[in-house]
Amino acid sequence: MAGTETVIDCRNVWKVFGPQPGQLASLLAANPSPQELREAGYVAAVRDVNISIPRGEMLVVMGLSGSGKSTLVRCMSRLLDISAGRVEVEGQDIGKLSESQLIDLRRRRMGMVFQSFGLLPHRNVLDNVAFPLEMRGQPRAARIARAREMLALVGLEGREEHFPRELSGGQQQRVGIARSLAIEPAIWFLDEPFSALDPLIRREMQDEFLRLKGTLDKTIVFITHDFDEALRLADRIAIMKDGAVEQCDTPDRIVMAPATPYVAKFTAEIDRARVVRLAALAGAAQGVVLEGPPLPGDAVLHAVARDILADRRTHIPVAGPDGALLGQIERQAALNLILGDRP
Ligand SMILES: Nc1ncnc2c1ncn2[C@@H]1O[C@H](COP(=O)(O)OP(=O)(O)OP(=O)(O)O)[C@@H](O)[C@H]1O
Repeated sequence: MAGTETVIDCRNVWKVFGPQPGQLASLLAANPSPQELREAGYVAAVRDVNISIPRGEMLVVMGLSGSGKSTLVRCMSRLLDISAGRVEVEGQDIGKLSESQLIDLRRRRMGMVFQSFGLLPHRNVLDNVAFPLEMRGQPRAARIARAREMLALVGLEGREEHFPRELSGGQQQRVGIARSLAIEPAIWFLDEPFSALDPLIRREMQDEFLRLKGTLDKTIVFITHDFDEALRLADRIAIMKDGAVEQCDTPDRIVMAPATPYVAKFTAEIDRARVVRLAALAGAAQGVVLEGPPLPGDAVLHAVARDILADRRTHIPVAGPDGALLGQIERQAALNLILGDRP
């Protein structure tokens, strides 16, 4: 469950690439438009981003290619130095850490999985996965046992002795995921970690993620192009455009209350009945007498469509997991959503 303690805090973060980094401060002070920056020869890959990520949250970053997703996430671990603003990780301004403090923070607290798998070509699969544990000084027997366990988890049992070049792209990607999982990072950055997996394995890995998310107190920042993946995994989704975060919100709110026309366009094709939970739709009873059995608030509309169809009540009560009444949904409004009507 997401807590209230902030693990990653981005305040007015900019990352600008361009010819003269020294002149950036005066340039940014004028709050230039993307076009003005481009005309001056700069690219604002990240524009004035403010995001706080609480412990235990899975934040999914989405946006078109080139919208700044990878750059933003790299700024969160200072793989890239930011141009302006501040990034705090567990209360520390990471811009002020020395190189050795930074390496220590990454090694102790962070895990990263990138699109390019970053495997060590001269080590076999088992030793690749055990590598970060070796860096932590763990004894060989323990780290090999852990590496085997992680490889089984990602479905690569029997491949331990292979070298990366002998594996397919999807298998290499799974080795990267296993290696990152081995150290049980408190903060986990994943840049399109499932992009090379075929749909069946991709779904299995998503399920594994959901399981992990439920059992461990991990804070996860996950980049994907795939809206269905985002909707399955995310506590919140940040939608980026031209380096700026257009909206950072729960999946329910992203599809039901898009903050900008761009977000509305981005989510236009989504079947909202598969996303919106009854709890998000439930309004206060407001004078309506609610009778009879309630529907579960954590169900998405699609999952209870038949119940709603068969229900004769104009207003249907909705309850939380503890049975406490959350409010009511209007049957006709719910049916309209199920049938794909747009407001
Ligand atoms: N090292 C760099 N030098 C100059 N420009 C860069 C650099 N890295 C990224 N950019 C630019 O910054 C913008 C954002 O890039 P970024 O890789 O963060 O996008 P992205 O949303 O992750 O894209 P993708 O989905 O294709 O990975 C792009 O316009 C890119 O060309």
